Amino acid sequence: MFKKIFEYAGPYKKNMYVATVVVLVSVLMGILPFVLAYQVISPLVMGDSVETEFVLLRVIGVLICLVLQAFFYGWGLSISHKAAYNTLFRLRVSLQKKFEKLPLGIVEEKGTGTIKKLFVDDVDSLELLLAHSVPEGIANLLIPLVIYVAMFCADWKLALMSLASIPISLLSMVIMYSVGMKRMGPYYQSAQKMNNTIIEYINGMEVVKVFNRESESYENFRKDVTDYRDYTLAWYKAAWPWMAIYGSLLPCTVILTLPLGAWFVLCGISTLPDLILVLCLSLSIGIPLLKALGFMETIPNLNYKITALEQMLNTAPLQAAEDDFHGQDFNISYDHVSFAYQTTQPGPDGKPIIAENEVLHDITFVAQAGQKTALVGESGSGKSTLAKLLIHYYDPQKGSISIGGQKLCDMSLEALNSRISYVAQDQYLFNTSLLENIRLGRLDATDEEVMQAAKKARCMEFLEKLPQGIHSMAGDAGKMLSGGQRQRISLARAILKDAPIVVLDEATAYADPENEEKMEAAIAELVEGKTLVVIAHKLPAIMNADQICVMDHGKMVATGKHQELIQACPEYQKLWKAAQDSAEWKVSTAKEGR
Ligand SMILES: Nc1ncnc2c1ncn2[C@@H]1O[C@H](COP(=O)(O)OP(=O)(O)OP(=O)(O)O)[C@@H](O)[C@H]1O
Repeated sequence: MFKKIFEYAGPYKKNMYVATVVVLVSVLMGILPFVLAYQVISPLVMGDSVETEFVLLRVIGVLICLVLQAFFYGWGLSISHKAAYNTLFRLRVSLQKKFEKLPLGIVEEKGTGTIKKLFVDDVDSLELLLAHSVPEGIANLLIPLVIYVAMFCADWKLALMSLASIPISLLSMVIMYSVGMKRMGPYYQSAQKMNNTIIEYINGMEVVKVFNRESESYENFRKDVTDYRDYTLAWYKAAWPWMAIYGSLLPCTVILTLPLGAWFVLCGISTLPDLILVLCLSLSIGIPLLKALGFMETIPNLNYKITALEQMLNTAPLQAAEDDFHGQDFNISYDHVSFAYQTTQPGPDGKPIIAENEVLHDITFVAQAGQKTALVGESGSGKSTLAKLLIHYYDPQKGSISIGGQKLCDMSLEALNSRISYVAQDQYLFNTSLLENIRLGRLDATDEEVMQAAKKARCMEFLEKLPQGIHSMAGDAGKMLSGGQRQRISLARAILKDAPIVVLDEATAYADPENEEKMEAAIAELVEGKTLVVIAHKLPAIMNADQICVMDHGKMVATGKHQELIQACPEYQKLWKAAQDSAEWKVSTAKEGR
């Protein structure tokens, strides 16, 4: 289970071994006082005389042992912490490298909360394993084993008695472990959900307040926080009785040795010095045993976190070559493409398992270079997913997508990105000036070229009204810009980029009429002479498309021009009728409102 994590220790594995040996010496120092005590008690009990100097030397010996125990313990832990934090560092770097190569869609799906939890909390929790469980667990387990061997050599019958509490303790620990593992999945998922919800709650506060959705948003927040509390308590409730049994039984190594041993001595089966030795040694191993097995309590939790980390580290990277684009043209071909989203759920043993949900089934079509191809279909039919595959957000599980005859997986992401402009509804503005935000379209563009792009995207009218114009910071300006205006900034970015392929994902879906008109004008500038793939809910806007592809439940049911589809495709007829009904409804409500 922990093998992979130890691989990340690299050169620091050596430190871990040294730390274990040093902690071992510290545990030994904790045992020695009991042996010294035995040396004093044994002659006293046997009625022999003991010299003061003999006792004083043992007392000094006990003090030295205690000092050395603390010293070696501190030293061992400082070595193990160095190894642990360097391993965590190496693990985080590997995770970051992994994330760089992951399909962007998967990163987005995970959500900020989950990613933060993975990078910060889950990795941090391994500190317990590496800095404590390994050196302390091993040392505290090894020394009692050696002591038991010594006890067996002294008197095997008495040694067996001192082992009596261990089987019941171990059994309750195994039960605790198995019930804990079953509840670990839901507990872990609820923690992830709570993290995501808290981040969403904070990020969405503005929208929530504007739309007066505070109570609903708070309810979601409250539900996830409550779920987390309930799952945590459920885990403790199930595991706690077993923890209590083994925690109290395990150190009771003298529970049988004392009464039965005394009886054995009276019957002449064992000798008194042997009984005293076994009693002293049994007392000495109680604490190390409890410490060693105490680390076992953390295993279900660690096991789940390590599985989640390993799943992330084992996630297949995006299939992309280093090659440049060398397609013959900008024809886009989908060739028998099927795609499934992956979701993580807790399995029957509590460990996370990955479930797949196929949302695109065997899609084949060609978007001709220089033409306008529209994807239409009901909500959830798979239009956006189809577009996201084209910008290589994900790899399809079956089939392939190519541009000009070159498969996406045979070109680098840079090569693809410089040939596609993707404009979605919610474009991100970085907290730098609006000028720099537009310049992201082409980093070597001059200020003049940026201004030209802003003009073409009909941005100047609102940019001029900002206190510092196009030099205003997006963070400050973002609050002053409407959604449509922010989107025109992203259209300016795409115009500047001037990529030969443009993908518009419902760019004007929620724009108000005034903004929509300006956005249409900006889009017209952007798409002129380009290969255009457009996803639209508003069917009249794509009536003139060269090709309309109709999606239904993840399948492409028809392709053709508007007139052909309106006659032959029932799914398209349904969409068209719905579009007309909605237009009529808008006209009638507008009339009523007059
Ligand atoms: N990140 C995701 N994880 C899991 N399932 C997803 C994810 N994104 C979309 N889906 C599912 O995939 C299916 C297709 O979704 P998609 O967004 O591609 O449809 P769409 O036609 O673009 O819908 P809309 O018009 O409402 O935007 C839906 O069933 C949706 O629930």
